[in-house]
Amino acid sequence: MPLHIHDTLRREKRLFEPRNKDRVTLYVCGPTVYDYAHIGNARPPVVFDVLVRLLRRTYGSDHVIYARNVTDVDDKINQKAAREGVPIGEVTARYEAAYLADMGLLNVSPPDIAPHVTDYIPAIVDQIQAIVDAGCAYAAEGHVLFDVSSYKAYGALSGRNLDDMIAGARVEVAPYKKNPHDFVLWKPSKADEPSWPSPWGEGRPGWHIECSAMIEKTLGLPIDIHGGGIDLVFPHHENEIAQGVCAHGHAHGDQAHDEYARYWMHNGFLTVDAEKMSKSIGNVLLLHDLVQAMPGEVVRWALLSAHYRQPLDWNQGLLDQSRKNLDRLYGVLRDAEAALADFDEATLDEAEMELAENALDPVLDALEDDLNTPGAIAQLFGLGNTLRELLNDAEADINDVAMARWSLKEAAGLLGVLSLTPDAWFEGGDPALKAEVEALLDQRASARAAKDWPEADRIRDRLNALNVVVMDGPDGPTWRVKG
Ligand SMILES: Nc1ncnc2c1ncn2[C@@H]1O[C@H](COP(=O)(O)OP(=O)(O)OP(=O)(O)O)[C@@H](O)[C@H]1O
Ligand SMILES: [Zn+2]
Repeated sequence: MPLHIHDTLRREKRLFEPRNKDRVTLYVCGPTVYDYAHIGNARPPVVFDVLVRLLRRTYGSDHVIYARNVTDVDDKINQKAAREGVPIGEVTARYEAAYLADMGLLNVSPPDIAPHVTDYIPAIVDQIQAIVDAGCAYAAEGHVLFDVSSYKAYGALSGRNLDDMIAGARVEVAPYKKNPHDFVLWKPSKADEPSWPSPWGEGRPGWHIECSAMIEKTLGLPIDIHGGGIDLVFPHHENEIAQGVCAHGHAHGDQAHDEYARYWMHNGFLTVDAEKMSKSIGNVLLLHDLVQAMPGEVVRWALLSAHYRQPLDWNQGLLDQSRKNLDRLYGVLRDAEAALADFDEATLDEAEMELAENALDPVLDALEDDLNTPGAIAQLFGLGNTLRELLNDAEADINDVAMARWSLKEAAGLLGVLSLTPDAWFEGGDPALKAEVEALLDQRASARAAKDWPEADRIRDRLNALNVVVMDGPDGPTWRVKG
């Protein structure tokens, strides 16, 4: 089944047809780097990482261009830098580095392009100028504002009607705005705030314009897929479309939004007790803390366990179940590794490789159905079960075992899981556990050397409680978690 995706703009599942199969383009709104990301913020990059893996498999790795921006100009960044008394670049570098390291632990591959706002100010100024020239924006008191009444299809993405919005507006309106929903493209900076020159004075760009300008500059219009969290539909993505379309003088076209992005995908919220995880509510768990405490694959698995458009409730049970599922599949892989120790996968012939490829179809079918990751996970278990049955069958052909292992690992690669060796998973998949076990083994060695048997027994009990089996060998002890 070819890929179908739910398009937020058309409100239906549609066959995905890229504009150019040799250059499939995808843009996802990335982090504002002023603090550690919470686990809700990690949902979009993980979900779209699976989409990119699928696109690369379909169109070829070099034919997919994925851009995820870094917002390094923002009032929250300014506030943080001012509080710490450091330049904004110090704050943004710190949190971007942490973000990328944490994404790495989640097996999120880096995007092909990671545009930073501070590197694209001239492109942003050019796009604002084009919008002004098209009659869709106006300058007032050092600001440049987008005139929402100038864009005929404003509201198409979010399903809002501008007249209703105006009637319902209760926001306090800045005096320089013609219409309460006009939004900022450029704003003046105070003396202590970062600023860049522009035809409208020293200042900085608004948030929405950065994405439309960087999309045009890095990927070119229209892009194939634009993604982000559901909270970005309005106003951020609505405004991006208005800017991108109007910069090219097409404000009056009915279908002009097609000239900006051809498919819109939005992930649902990660929730805690049915409430959005959000800094403003204060119910956040930091991704950075979580990936210190457990293997990134556990977090990734949990994030993919629900369909991306559905809410995902985050709780300890979800994490425990994710770990159990991974333990089970790594357990199968460990046994397969032992069975295939003397087998060279390269000896599988073409017909066998084709069969192994075909076994992936149910996983691909699930992912191609609007990125149905829970369905794909169920099929991954099917592949795990097939391999387990072959391992249990003394009569099984070793080539069949090798094919089944290949299919399981290949399918897992599409989801970005089972990326470790079974040994690394059972011993070191959990950095905190690894540190604790190794410390206990050191203490055990000292206790034994000192013939302190009660202490040695206490340590053994502690290792048991951690569900760890220790194997004493000639090169010292090795250990694994009981599978
Ligand atoms: N609870 C959530 N579940 C899923 N995605 C989320 C959640 N919270 C934020 N996002 C997504 O994370 C990305 C970054 O969002 P944003 O910059 O608004 O983060 P934030 O200001 O830290 O969020 P918040 O104020 O909600 O804590 C966006 O794509 C947004 O849609
Ligand atoms: Zn954006």
